Amino acid sequence: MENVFDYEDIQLIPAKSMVNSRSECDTTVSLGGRTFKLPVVPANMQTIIDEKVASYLAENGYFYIMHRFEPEKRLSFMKDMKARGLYSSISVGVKEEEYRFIQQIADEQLSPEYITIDIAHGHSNAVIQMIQHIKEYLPQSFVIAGNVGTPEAVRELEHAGADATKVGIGPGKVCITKIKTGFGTGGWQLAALRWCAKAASKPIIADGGIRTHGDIAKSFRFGATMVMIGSLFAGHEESPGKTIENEKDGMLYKEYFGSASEFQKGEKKNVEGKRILVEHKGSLEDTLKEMEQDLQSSISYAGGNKLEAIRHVDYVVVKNSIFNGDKVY
Ligand SMILES: NC(=O)C1=CN([C@@H]2O[C@H](COP(=O)(O)OP(=O)(O)OC[C@H]3O[C@@H](n4cnc5c(N)ncnc54)[C@H](OP(=O)(O)O)[C@@H]3O)[C@@H](O)[C@H]2O)C=CC1
Ligand SMILES: Nc1nc2c(ncn2[C@@H]2O[C@H](COP(=O)(O)O)[C@@H](O)[C@H]2O)c(=O)[nH]1
Repeated sequence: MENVFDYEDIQLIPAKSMVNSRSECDTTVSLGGRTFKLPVVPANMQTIIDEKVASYLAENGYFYIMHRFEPEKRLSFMKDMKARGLYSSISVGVKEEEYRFIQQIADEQLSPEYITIDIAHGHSNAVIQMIQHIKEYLPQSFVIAGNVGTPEAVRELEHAGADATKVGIGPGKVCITKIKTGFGTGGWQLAALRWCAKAASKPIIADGGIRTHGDIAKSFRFGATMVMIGSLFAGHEESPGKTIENEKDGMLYKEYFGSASEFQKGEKKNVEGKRILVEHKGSLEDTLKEMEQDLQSSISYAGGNKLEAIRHVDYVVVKNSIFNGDKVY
């Protein structure tokens, strides 16, 4: 791969506006037969989403993916969402018990609308077999498979039956995969997204490395249909991470830890994630509104009134930096 770049290395080039107000610009996106207000989904991590946040997002027209780290709660979560007329979107892993879980969901006729297979190295037979298992028992569910970082992986998972793939190995804010293993798309996530999108025939979810709202538009330009974001959603009052007060200045912080961190796993085995504190930043609703306004503005700069306009804008590469603004460790 040559000419790699990341979010901070790209600027999109404005085109003549066709709207009189940014409020005319439509940020909605379709995925799996539903339309959502934004092409954004909070990361399926335990410090980012819980049942309450998931319900809020579903009720208000946003996409969500529930995490898989409290497996005992998943059935009741789906039943509750169904009882309230809301869609279900859950995550699974690839271990033996997850196969039984899929069968159980099918036996109870719960059929969640979205199932995300969430493992670190998604280009694997383990994921291919799980896609096939889900498609056999729950053919109506929309399957998102990941994470991957190459066109070969996107093609193989699509061929196995995935309805969408999730791209991003190691660009996350609390990720240390790039440092511990030397592998991944950290530092060139946006170029990896473009590379994968060229091979994809189904939607791609760009996962990790989003640091500003402008990065959402950039992801869309380089082929994403949806963008998964952790760190920008970690600091809200509704975020499930612990709230921590700094004793010296009284400033409030929220904890944000990696799904492969010692904090998540409860042991120091194959750790590829860390824990950080992010500044408390008010309500989720405010951030979602601001994201919508910023994206409406992006669409207007792209010279259109729908998200699709962003796909066709020109861009320049302005510099390169391997850590995308993050501290190394
Ligand atoms: N997007 C990213 O860059 C990354 C995300 N994560 C997140 O951390 C969480 C935990 O992920 P994960 O450890 O995969 O989940 P699990 O602990 O559930 O592992 C899933 C399965 O995949 C195996 N496995 C894990 N890593 C690899 C690998 N590199 N090569 C081959 N097999 C592997 C595991 O076996 P065994 O443990 O015995 O190897 C296990 O059988 C997930 O939410 C994931 O999304 C983690 C790292 C990177
Ligand atoms: N390498 C690791 N990646 C992780 C871990 N936990 C989550 N993640 C990935 O990060 C994104 C969120 O990225 P952000 O830049 O928006 O904060 C998340 O969706 C996962 O794909 C981990 O422990 N290690």
